[in-house]
Amino acid sequence: MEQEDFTEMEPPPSPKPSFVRNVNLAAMDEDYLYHLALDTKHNDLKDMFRDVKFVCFGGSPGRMKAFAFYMVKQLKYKITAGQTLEDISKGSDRYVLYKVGPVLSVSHGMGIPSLSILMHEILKLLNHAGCDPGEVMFFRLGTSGGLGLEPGTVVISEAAVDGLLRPYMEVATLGMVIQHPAFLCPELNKELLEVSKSVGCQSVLGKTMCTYDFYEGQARLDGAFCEYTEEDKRNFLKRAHARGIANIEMESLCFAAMCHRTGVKSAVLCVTLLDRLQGDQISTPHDVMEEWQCRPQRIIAEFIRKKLGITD
Ligand SMILES: O=P(O)(O)O[C@@H]1C[C@H](O)[C@@H](CO)O1
Ligand SMILES: O=c1cc[nH]c(=O)[nH]1
Repeated sequence: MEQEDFTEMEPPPSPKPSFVRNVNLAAMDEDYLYHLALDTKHNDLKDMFRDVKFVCFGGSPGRMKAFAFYMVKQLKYKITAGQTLEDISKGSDRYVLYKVGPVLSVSHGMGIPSLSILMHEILKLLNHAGCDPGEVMFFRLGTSGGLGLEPGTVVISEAAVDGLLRPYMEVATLGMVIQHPAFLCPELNKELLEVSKSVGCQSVLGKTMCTYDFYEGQARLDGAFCEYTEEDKRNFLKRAHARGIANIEMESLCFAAMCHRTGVKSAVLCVTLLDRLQGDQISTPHDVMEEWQCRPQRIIAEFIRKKLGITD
């Protein structure tokens, strides 16, 4: 039977921005953001984070540390003598968190469960800090496998879909399955596409398939297990491609769905490390891949500089 086509579903309207929607939070005297090693009792979160305007997420701790140092240069940010840029969450050993003026750079690990924990805690952190949810933007700067794109191309996600090509994230809560739409902001995406041209990064708009696994979830033939043929794989990826899927990764569904629930403006920019219509293994030399991984960062850095009115 032909699978139902969900990819043209109309985005539901975004709610009025709010970092949290949980009546229980107001009744709590203290809040421990356990995985960030921060809490409302011992840390003055307002003093530390009230000026945050841009929150940039990415999987790897090293990449997000490098992005923080890159932003120091891009924003001409002055580090006071004797100070260094420190991982604010170093007490947790789960995620890294750096702050460069109004920019947070935070790692989320691999996959939806890891990202989801971080999102809850970052959203609560910004709420405790008294940031204005209408003024803050979230970006995921990641890597992905492309479909029919030259490797190194940056995909700006129009929406995220799951492995069944459905544009919502399903969460099992209290024994029920709740569906959260995973659409992103078309106006912001248009602006980002323009910025990507201005910094000379090849970028496209497209839908992003988000899976729960790198191997079988992404129709690879080279995992420890594989119970389908090369033809099955090709047919699946071609069908996804024909429905507007430009790339495949592992976090966009949760990122887009949680941002959509808050009404906070957000975007997902992932560079493609290979063309999945051509193969499965990622064998590009490390230095080339390093340069590719910087592309989403360059676009967002320029976007932030523009928003802050920084010119050289
Ligand atoms: O942010 P990154 O580049 O870590 O995201 C993608 C999706 C998975 O987490 C990981 C798989 O290699 O890369
Ligand atoms: O193919 C790829 C490459 C990076 N990240 C993924 O999730 N898949």
